[in-house]
Amino acid sequence: MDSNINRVCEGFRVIEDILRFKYNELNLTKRLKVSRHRIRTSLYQLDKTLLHHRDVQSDIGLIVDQDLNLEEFKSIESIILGNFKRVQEGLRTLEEIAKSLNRFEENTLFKEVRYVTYNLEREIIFYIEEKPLLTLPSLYGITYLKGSRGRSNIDIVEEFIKADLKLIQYREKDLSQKEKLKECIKIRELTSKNNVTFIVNDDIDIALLVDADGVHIGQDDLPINRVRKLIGKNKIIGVSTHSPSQAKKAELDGADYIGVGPIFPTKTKVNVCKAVGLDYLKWVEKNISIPFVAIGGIKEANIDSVLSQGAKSVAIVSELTLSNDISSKVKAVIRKIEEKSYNEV
Ligand SMILES: Cc1ncc(COP(=O)(O)OP(=O)(O)O)c(N)n1
Ligand SMILES: Cc1nc(C(=O)O)sc1CCOP(=O)(O)O
Ligand SMILES: [Mg+2]
Repeated sequence: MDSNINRVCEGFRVIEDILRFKYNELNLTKRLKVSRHRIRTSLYQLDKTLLHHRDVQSDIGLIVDQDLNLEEFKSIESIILGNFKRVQEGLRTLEEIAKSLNRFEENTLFKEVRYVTYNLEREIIFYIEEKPLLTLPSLYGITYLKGSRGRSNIDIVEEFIKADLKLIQYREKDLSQKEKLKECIKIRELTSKNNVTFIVNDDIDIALLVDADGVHIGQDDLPINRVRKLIGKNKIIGVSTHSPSQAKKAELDGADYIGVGPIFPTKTKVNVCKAVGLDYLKWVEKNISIPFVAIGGIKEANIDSVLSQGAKSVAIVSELTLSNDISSKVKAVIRKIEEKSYNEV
């Protein structure tokens, strides 16, 4: 009984932590917690006597658990389903044991909680499924007023859209909040009309006000779980990363994609760390399963080396915004990226 109570509570705990930390979903987290507490507290007195009988070393289940192949648990969904199975099987066993001991109150409680878990399982899987994995386009466009040869951010966004860019980030370091809001309202209108994804850099409040598709945050901005709380699960959160540990953390914390850079030296971003080079990009390609975009010092002339390290999406800032013919530049770069992926097939 002791090991089954632990099994059930541990299973609940894993699912609770995923919903709490990855999805920031309070309601489902609370309901799981209530069920877990019901199991723990109802048997509190019994629990103490159970502890005296705990004998981990001679438990054959230990060997079985060690044989569990963690590689099998590939997706969040399978981790959740696996833990619900663990909870439900544990509860079923507890029901039988309680019945054989004539503990009818506990028997009813275990049965009740087991039925609660069937509904929770369904709700949680629906909740998670609602969010499709993001696909980043091959070329990721970013505004850069200072490097736009006198053209406004709106002019640049119009050029980007004309050139068929499918994702645009508004990144503006010099205008006031009021001016940025005004531009973002206009950009939302243009991007919505043309089916273009719109991401706002830094300003979560502006992203919310204009109903942008998402935000891009840096390492010194608000933590991902707080941003998720503000913008909700259906919006995109992109996070800048400059090292393997930052990339792993962003993935675990629930980022929808990461920026990987600066690949090469860049003058566009002040106070950026030293170029991380292509090795970090290769590491991300091998070890990270959310989408990523390579950024920093990338140009049409050096893009081949970036693509050959596995990048499927590339952000080019100054070379696009400084171009006199943005449309031709965008098209030439997209052609290069698509040729590369075509040759790989
Ligand atoms: C796609 C992408 N990657 C990285 C960054 C850099 O963001 P951040 O670290 O927040 O720095 P600033 O852009 O705010 O200077 C980005 N904007 N986009
Ligand atoms: C905005 C930004 N973020 C970076 C990062 O590494 O996080 S590098 C960068 C600037 C990229 O501009 P360009 O294409 O002009 O070099
Ligand atoms: Mg930023």
